Amino acid sequence: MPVLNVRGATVSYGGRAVVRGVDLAVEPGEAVALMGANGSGKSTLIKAVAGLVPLAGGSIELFGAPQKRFRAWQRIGYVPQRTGAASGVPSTAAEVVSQGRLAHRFLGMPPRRADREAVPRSLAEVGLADHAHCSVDTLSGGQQQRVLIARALATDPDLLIMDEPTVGVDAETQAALARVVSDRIDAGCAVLLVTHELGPLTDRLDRAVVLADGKVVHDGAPPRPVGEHADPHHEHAHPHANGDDADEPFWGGK
Ligand SMILES: Nc1ncnc2c1ncn2[C@@H]1O[C@H](COP(=O)(O)OP(=O)(O)OP(=O)(O)O)[C@@H](O)[C@H]1O
Repeated sequence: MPVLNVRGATVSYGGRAVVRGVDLAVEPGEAVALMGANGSGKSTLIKAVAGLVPLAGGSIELFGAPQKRFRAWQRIGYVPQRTGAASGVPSTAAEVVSQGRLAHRFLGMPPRRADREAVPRSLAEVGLADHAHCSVDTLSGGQQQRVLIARALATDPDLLIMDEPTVGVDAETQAALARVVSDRIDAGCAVLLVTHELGPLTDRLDRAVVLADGKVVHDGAPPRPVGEHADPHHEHAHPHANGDDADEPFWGGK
């Protein structure tokens, strides 16, 4: 049974369909890249999977349950496209990461030991153990992105959905993140990764699904990196990156 099964999904904004009849299945433990040009509908599709935008047509099943009846949201870790982790309300990195445990907790109950332990462990995984008590609005853009990744890891998900998680993150830190995600794949977690480039996770990807103008135009072997992009140290200006927030190159995680 797939952990995610999208059938004929259509999503419209103001009457304009930007995701048009997409089929996408992810099996347990499978790692799938979702690729395509800017505006091809990648983020919109995974927002629909996360229940953040409604479907205009088609269906989504999560772990075998129709999305409307699905309740086990703690099984899904979601890293949204870069917006910064700072919400305007001052929160520490640990507070943001602890949000990742909310779906595990019974309403009104204090955090249990597993909830408390997940927070420092996840911050350590992304190399921010020393920043737990820093207000996120004092962190760099790349560090804020890592806080969002830690929040998703803290859920101990069976499906990790990440929307361009390493934009604005330097190459060495990207490699460290790839190791963290690889460990989760080894442990049986499925991954759906929106990306423009196959970076250090390339070898772990089972499939790539490519969207063009809201439709699937490829579902199969990941494309091999070619030319300059094959060089992990190539200079690259990404449309979402501000260019000012490459992090310190050392990742203190495992
Ligand atoms: N909230 C919104 N309201 C109206 N239109 C939107 C909204 N969000 C996205 N769109 C439009 O939907 C289309 C698909 O956008 P989407 O963000 O899903 O693409 P994407 O493939 O993720 O692009 P990118 O690679 O730039 O992140 C684009 O034309 C975009 O302008």
